[in-house]
This record gives sequence, C-alpha cells and structure tokens, in this order.
Amino acid sequence: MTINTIEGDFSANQGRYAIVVTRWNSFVVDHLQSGAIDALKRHGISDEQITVIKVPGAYELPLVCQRLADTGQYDALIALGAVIRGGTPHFEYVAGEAAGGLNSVALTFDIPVVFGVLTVDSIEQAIERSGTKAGNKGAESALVAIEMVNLLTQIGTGEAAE
Ligand SMILES: Nc1c(NC[C@H](O)[C@H](O)[C@H](O)CO)[nH]c(=O)[nH]c1=O
Ligand SMILES: CC(=O)[C@@H](O)COP(=O)(O)O
Repeated sequence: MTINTIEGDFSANQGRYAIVVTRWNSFVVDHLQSGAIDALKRHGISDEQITVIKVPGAYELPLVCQRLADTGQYDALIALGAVIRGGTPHFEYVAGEAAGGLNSVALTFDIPVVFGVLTVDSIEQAIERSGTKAGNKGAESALVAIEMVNLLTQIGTGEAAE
C-alpha cells in the first residue's frame, strides 16, 4: 500500500503575490523585500504577479493584509518587517500584535499570510537575518508563499470531494 502524500512544490509559477513591507527599520527591511522579490522571480513568478505595498510599521501589517485579503485579488501575502527590541516593553506589544493579527487574517480569509517579520534583540541580529550570515528571511518567506500556494491548490476547496 502506498501512502498518499500531498505537499507543495515549486514547479508551478502560479499565483498573485502581495509583499507588504514596513518602512520602520528600512535599512534591513529593504533587504528583506529585495530578497523576497528575487526568490519569487527565480522561481518563475513574473513582475506582473507581484505587488509591493508599504506600511508604516509592523503594527499596521495586519490591517493592511486584511484589506488586501478581502479584495480576493491575491493568492498569498508576504508580510515583511523588523521589530527590534528597545528599552521598554513596547517590543512585546508590536511583535505580538503583528504575529497574532497576521495569523488571524490567514485563518479568516483562508489565504497564506507569511510571517516574514524579524523579531530580534539587536540591530546586529536584524542585519544577520536580512542577507548576511543568517540568510535572508525575506527570501525564505517568499519560498514559503510559493509552496503554500501550490499546496493549497492541490488540496483544493474540498468541494469536489462532496
Ligand atoms: N519599534 C518598532 C515599530 N514601532 C512602530 C509600530 O509598528 C507602529 O507603527 C506604531 O506603534 C504606530 O501604530 N515598528 C516596527 O516595525 N519595528 C520596530 O522596531
Ligand atoms: C519595538 C519597539 O517598539 C522599540 O523599537 C521601541 O523602542 P523603546 O522600547 O526603547 O521605546
């Protein structure tokens, strides 16, 4: 007996991708954005399939992603930002609300919302994760988006099984 396996792949360059990018900490987030775009295009996604939206900070990501998801015009959202801990508990609130809000959008609108928001303790950690020795979380997020679009396409809506 062969076990049925369903998994996303990178063979199909389908889908419409919105990359939602914060202006906060642009010195690293801009590198996340370029990494994400490069990864999408290296996997066959065309310029016409990509839309970039700029928001003030990570706290604004969920609302804008909610509005984008509600349009029905995108197959995946990639949320990119960098929340860098300072001297007060503000980090916890910004990072926590961004993560929770983005997950809520994904579940509410049945759309992949990839969490590409760095949550780090220092600028050095942010730099390491935006294209230097710890990779580029923007590029990684783009690959997650492609895989999820293909996976969910394969799973379907379940209507056909009824
Ligand atoms: N400190 C960081 C912020 N703070 C700003 C908030 O995201 C938000 O724009 C403001 O509270 C107004 O609603 N944002 C980041 O993305 N990264 C930070 O390190
Ligand atoms: C993540 C933040 O909001 C943080 O950068 C703010 O810094 P501080 O906690 O020193 O006000």
